Amino acid sequence: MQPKLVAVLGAGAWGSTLANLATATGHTVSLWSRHLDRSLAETVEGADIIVSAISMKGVRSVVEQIQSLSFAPETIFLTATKGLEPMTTLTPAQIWQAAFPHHPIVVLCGPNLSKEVQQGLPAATVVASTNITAAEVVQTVFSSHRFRVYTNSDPIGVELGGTIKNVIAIAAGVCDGLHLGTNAKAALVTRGLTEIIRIGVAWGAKIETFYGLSGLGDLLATCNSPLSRNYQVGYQLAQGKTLAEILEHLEGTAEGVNTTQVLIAKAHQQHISVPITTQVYRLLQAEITPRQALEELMLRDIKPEYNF
Ligand SMILES: NC(=O)c1ccc[n+]([C@@H]2O[C@H](COP(=O)([O-])OP(=O)(O)OC[C@H]3O[C@@H](n4cnc5c(N)ncnc54)[C@H](O)[C@@H]3O)[C@@H](O)[C@H]2O)c1
Ligand SMILES: O=P(O)(O)OC[C@H](O)CO
Repeated sequence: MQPKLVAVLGAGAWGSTLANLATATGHTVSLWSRHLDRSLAETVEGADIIVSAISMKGVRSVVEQIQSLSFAPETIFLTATKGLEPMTTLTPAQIWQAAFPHHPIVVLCGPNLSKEVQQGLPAATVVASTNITAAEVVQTVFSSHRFRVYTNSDPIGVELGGTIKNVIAIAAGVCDGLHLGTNAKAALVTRGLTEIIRIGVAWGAKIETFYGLSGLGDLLATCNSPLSRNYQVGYQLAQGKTLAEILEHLEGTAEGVNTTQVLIAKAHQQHISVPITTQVYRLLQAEITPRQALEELMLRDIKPEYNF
């Protein structure tokens, strides 16, 4: 395969890691950040693949800045952001697709704590698109003996798995911060997966996608690692800190905080039951304490175990 020119937008923890992965496999990479002098137009010029690792809050403005530029029809847009846009409830891939309707859009999500990937520890991920040829191109660009990349044809399922698990990761941090034990954590993560599937299927994803790397895989990684910023938010809430105090000192972006708000709004509109997300939301709003959130979950009406 010909080496590809890869432009990476966003030089935070994940953008820098993806840039290093593509460089390590022999590709030419140009990295853009709003804090660097280089213009966006210069960075993306001639790129075969444009990777977005921008936080959710910046995706729309970056899309708008490059929408007027012209790209070769085969240029692939790869999005690695895990969030939902508050005003529209759109996923990042949906925003990219609306702006570039004639280009292949590929989603990259998986259990990928950037610090571990940066250290060269083994990891796996998923690249998903309705255009499988484009997903296969991205697969070859990022695959190495340390980073195993699978393709998938359910981009909305892959993207929602990676996005909604951030809310459950906040709850998992609370669970560990309160020292509730392994049984409680297993119950939370399992019922969290049920909640993710319920929402995801209502939004058009395939159930089986959530049992893969971008669903269960990313849920396990994020709910069990202090490297996860979302987990850290929950853990510190359980220690009695306010959300403002936590975010002031948090290194990087905890997308789950905003994702929780968007999910609550959308779940209410569509009458989807989201008990864990509801308690996370109330906790983030400082309406209840972590202990009260636990009581609310444990004292819900007893019922059969529906798994979605
Ligand atoms: N860090 C990880 O382990 C990891 C792994 C997989 C996916 N992700 C996802 O990747 C995304 C980025 O995460 P991160 O850890 O790199 O975050 P980060 O905070 O380290 O970096 C965010 C990047 O987005 C840019 N940005 C933010 N607002 C912007 C705006 N308005 N205009 C232009 N640029 C803007 C920042 O300058 C920075 O380059 C998130 O959606 C996250 O969920 C992160
Ligand atoms: O640090 P977090 O919580 O954003 O998690 C990072 C990645 O999403 C893990 O796959």
